Amino acid sequence: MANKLITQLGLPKWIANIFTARNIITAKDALSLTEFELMELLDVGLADVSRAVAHISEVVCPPCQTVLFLMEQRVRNESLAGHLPTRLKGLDEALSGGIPFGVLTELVGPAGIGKTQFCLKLSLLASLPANCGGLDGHVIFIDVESKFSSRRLIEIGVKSFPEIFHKKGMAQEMAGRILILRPTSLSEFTESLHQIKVSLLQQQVKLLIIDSMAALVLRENEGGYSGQQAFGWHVSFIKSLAEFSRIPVVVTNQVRSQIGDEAHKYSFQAAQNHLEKKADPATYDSHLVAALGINWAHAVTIRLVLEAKSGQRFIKLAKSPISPPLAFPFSITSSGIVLLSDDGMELKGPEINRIHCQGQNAFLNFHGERLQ
Ligand SMILES: Nc1ncnc2c1ncn2[C@@H]1O[C@H](COP(=O)(O)OP(=O)(O)OP(=O)(O)O)[C@@H](O)[C@H]1O
Repeated sequence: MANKLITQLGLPKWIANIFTARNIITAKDALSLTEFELMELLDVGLADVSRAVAHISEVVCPPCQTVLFLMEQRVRNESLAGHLPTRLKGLDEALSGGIPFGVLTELVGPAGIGKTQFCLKLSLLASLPANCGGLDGHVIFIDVESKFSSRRLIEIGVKSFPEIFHKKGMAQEMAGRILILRPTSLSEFTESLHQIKVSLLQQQVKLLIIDSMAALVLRENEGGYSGQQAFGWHVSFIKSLAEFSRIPVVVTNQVRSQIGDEAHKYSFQAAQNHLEKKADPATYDSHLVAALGINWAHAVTIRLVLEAKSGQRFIKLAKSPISPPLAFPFSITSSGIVLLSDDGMELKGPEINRIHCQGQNAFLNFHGERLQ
């Protein structure tokens, strides 16, 4: 609005010409000066300057909106944008339908907890035909750690949607809709993102998955390069990809232990952690934090924490603009992730963001063989 040309604002021609002659080209140029500065610059009386400023302000000022209008607009956008249902009933209800379009959803948790399994299921759901509840679209899966397993994807498909996957050629068709990219460095990843932007415009891409973002940044850090800093650009770019394409973007993040130095950076946490450690050494795993830093944490709209507590896996809805923090117990079966209860347990206080990894080895050893 502020960049509108003075000549296009409907001012009387004589004063619009004076503005232009004095190099005041846009509404912003005019409104950045006081009335007295304008009088001096334009050599025009106060009454004319005031009238012109009032007129420019009126034209460029965004119209007033009522709360009702904003609410209706949001409902309209929601129906245009929508959600990708996870088919995990309790979670979908808490998320008003599933993984929202147009924003970043983060899956964070320790190694082997099930982040990739979750991503595989989402990929299937996005590629399923619409009459089977899918999005009937293509998926771009950025597989940083080469963990994508087409065998496991088909296994989840056959077990979860036998009626579709037993049709001849269907498994191939579904798998053919999922494009795998494997960047080996942050610069290759940057290149992939630019290509993706074009694909999002040209193709029927309905889901973008990055598994895992943390692995990329950690890899760069290994090379002695400050990946965290360079990564700022990527955060903004991925967020803007989600916004402009209005598709769900799901990004996995790993965990690391919060080491002493860093704990001092956030003294309130350090004090709290210290007390907890003294009180109960078994809660050591509560020092796990998301591997990607605070900038990333602010960029995500939905955060799902996958964790293990006393040998039981939980999926926690730790950040959402529409739901209170909830935890659902889950397990991983041949058909992928399943909730053991659709009634989320409400979380309070520090428990919301804590990442547990207690007794995870028990089920890792039991099932932990990774399929390629
Ligand atoms: N066919 C299967 N049946 C049951 N469980 C399985 C099957 N395949 C994998 N799993 C479970 O999935 C877990 C691995 O999950 P996944 O690869 O998603 O972990 P992740 O969170 O992505 O880990 P990382 O951070 O290392 O990438 C295994 O530990 C196992 O428990």
